[in-house]
Amino acid sequence: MSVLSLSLDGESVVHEPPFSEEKIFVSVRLRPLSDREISRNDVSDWECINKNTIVFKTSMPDRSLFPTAYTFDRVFGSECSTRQVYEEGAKELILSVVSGMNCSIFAYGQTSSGKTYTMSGITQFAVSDIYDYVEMHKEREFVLKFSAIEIYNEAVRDLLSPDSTPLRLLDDPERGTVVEKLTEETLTDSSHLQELLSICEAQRQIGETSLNETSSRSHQILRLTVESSSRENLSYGKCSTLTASVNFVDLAGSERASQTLAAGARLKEGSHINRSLLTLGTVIRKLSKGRNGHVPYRDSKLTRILQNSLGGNARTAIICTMSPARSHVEQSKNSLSFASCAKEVATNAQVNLVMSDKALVKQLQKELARLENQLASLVSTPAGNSCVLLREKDHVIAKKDKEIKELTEQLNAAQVQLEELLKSIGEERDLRPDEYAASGSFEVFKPTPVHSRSNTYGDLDGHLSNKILQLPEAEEDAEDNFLLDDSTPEFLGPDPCHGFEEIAQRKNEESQYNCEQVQCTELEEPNVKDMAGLTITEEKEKEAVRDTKESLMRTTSEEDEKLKKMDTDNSYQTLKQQIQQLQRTINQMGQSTSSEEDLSSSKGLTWTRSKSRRLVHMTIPSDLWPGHEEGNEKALPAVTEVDLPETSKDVEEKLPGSESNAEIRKTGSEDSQSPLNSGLSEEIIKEIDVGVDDTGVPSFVSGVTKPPEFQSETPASDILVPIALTGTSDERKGALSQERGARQHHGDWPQRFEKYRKKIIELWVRCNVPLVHRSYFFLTFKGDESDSVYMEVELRRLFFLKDMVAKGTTAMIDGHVISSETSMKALNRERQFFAKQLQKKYGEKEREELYQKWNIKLDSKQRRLQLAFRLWTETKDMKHMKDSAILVAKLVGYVEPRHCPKEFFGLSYLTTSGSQKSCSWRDNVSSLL
Ligand SMILES: Nc1ncnc2c1ncn2[C@@H]1O[C@H](COP(=O)(O)OP(=O)(O)OP(=O)(O)O)[C@@H](O)[C@H]1O
Repeated sequence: MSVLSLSLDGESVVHEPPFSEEKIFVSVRLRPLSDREISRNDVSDWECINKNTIVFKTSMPDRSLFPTAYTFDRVFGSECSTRQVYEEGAKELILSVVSGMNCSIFAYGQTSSGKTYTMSGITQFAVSDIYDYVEMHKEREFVLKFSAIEIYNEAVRDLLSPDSTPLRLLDDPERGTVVEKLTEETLTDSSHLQELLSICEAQRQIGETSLNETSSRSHQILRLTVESSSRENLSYGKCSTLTASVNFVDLAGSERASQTLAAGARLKEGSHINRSLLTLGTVIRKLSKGRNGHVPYRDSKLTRILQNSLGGNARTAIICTMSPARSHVEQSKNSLSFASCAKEVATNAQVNLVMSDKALVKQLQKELARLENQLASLVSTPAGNSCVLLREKDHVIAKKDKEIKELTEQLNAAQVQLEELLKSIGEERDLRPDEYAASGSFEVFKPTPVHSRSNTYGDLDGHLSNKILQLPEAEEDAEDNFLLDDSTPEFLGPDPCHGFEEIAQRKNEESQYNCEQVQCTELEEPNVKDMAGLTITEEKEKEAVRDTKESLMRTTSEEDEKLKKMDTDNSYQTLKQQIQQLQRTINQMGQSTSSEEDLSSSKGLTWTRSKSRRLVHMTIPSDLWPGHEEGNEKALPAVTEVDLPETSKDVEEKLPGSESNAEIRKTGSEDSQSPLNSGLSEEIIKEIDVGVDDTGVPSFVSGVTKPPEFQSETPASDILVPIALTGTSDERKGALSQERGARQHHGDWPQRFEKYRKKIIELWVRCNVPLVHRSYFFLTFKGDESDSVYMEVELRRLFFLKDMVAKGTTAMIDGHVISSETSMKALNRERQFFAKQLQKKYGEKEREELYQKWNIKLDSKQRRLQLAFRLWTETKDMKHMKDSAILVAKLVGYVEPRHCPKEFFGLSYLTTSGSQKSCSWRDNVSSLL
């Protein structure tokens, strides 16, 4: 790396890449004993044993402790000529000046040790060689300049000037300290230099003579500056010049001032002389230890002027001259010590290139281009790598973006599918709540496709329901542990009132729709012989057996999953088709019943047709009802009550044109009487009147094995009594008042209602009717005369069930076989579920209070199971159906209304039947359907 410095004359000096650090070349020259020394019988104690080592030889015992051997770059014995000293210790270094490097050669030693003798010869040889070099290098143009100074008493004197006025030292930024107004002679040839040297010698001799006859007290510095310019100058241009100086330094004697024994002016002289020498020694010593710290160059004129030669931009050599005389041994050893220290000093010489402005511009342009290329190279490599990396990163980012986009699309698609699936499931659950109900007792509301086992009580193990509702899995035979747990869990559920109205309305809509489905299926079976839409034939019984087997086989979880998946996937379309089919069936029903108009109207029925038809329907879970022993509980299918929508105007227009706008559609061939006025009703009433004992258990249940005659004689179509009620309570009351007129032996309805209800409860227990159905019915019908028909229908069905159980026949509902075992299990699960929920949600103390409040005896399973009935019975005092529903739900374990099956909500609404809210609800349901 080049270093540019500007000179005062406008030229620029460029320092080319330096040499590596170079130690001062130190050599020792041992002169021979002088004649004077010999005359004093002085002896030589020093011997140069080789080119590098000088040893002290002495027999003096007090000198034995001194070092005896000194090694330097070169040692010259007394036999060595000055030429040899030059050649081997100075030439190569001095000739560096022609290459643009500064160089200095010092002669250091005590007085009369041969400094001047040696330096004079070296200077001559060097000048000669330099000129020889110049002569040998004609391609270059050399300019040699010569100057000479003397430093005496720290005063600088120009030896080429007759003026002895001390010269000042100036600090030049390029060349360092320079001597102001120093004469610098340009040499014309070697003889010119010889002439100048003679002048300098003369000047010095003059000074020395005036000061000291025997010893030089001054420091002499001869400087030869060599400027060379390449004539072709291939490297730096024509105007570039190498410039360097070589200093020939003949130092004053190094002996101490004290040794001079001087005083006064001589002492001052010695001090000044030694000041420069001492400073030189200090500088050398410091430099020998490295460049750290302050180097006191400026403490003396000598060191200041020769600063570059002492550890700077110069090649330096020191020739220590020494006298071999024993009398000078101390000074000799001091000189050797100095020399030893000096050889540790390193310098850093550089080629000094002086350039003109033009050359400098060219050089700078060249250097700039080189640096730009280097920079471009440096930048291009990482930049190229960066570009590659950036492209790779961009590629990765683009790839990731694409993946994110794809994943986002997949996520969106999955979300859509999930929503659709949830919607589908929700629709299916809404449309087929029995599959998702917590209890199998709710299955009766399911619009079941053929062979769908979920319509049977065997589905009451209902893992699907449990999954959805997160209900505990009830164990079949956990009855013994019923409510025996001492734990007192707390109710921590959310506000059960939240979202109640909406859920309730939706649930009732579902109920209505599901009942339509059941009704539809029943009407499609023309040869029914049961009273509740059952079709029981020999062929059907065989089929039922097969279906039972199939149903049992399908109880495996794997099959369940498949079926549920299929159901889930096809539920919507299936149900949609079923709805359409239902509508068609309803229309057909309307048409078929038109022919019976006269029959119905002839019976004096005053039922009015409203926008909705109320249908009471009961499906029977099984025809395998085992005996009637106490405790042998069998499940009984539930009863649904729905509001059917108006079929269509066309259908209504085709209805009988009687004044009555209501009808009782009765497809039986025997009676076309109203339910309350039919023979069946009479039979039932008789049974009730006779059978009910004080305990509330009808005697015929336990004593009469023969089922009522109506069950075996009356076709199922007769038993199935779809009843259309008016949409308003006034219409219903009007119709019922006419009905009451026709019912001569049922004038005291409240009393009979109680009897009916007791009988129904008894039959519920006997037939193991699901609890929900019991509660539903119990809460729905509370003694209103308009409910009489429903009471009778319920009794008909219960008698039928009891009869079927006694016969041991197979019951089939909607094409599905119902087994008693599965029904019984369903009932047990229902009980356990209610019990666990009740136990879980209520603390023991709270349960006890509830039991006491509702007179629930825990020693009876049946009584415990009456808990819900009692509660619902009492809810009639509640003004708000929501509170009623919530209380019911809590009691039976459904803490959150959203977990309540639709029955609870339906019950709640029905308990407020006739209220404005109830009517609104029904209207809403009708509008939705
Ligand atoms: N190597 C040598 N061979 C023969 N004579 C020498 C040699 N060195 C020095 N002399 C002689 O010794 C004398 C003193 O030498 P010189 O003057 O060079 O000493 P100096 O160190 O320069 O003394 P000063 O410090 O007083 O100048 C001279 O007469 C010189 O000729």
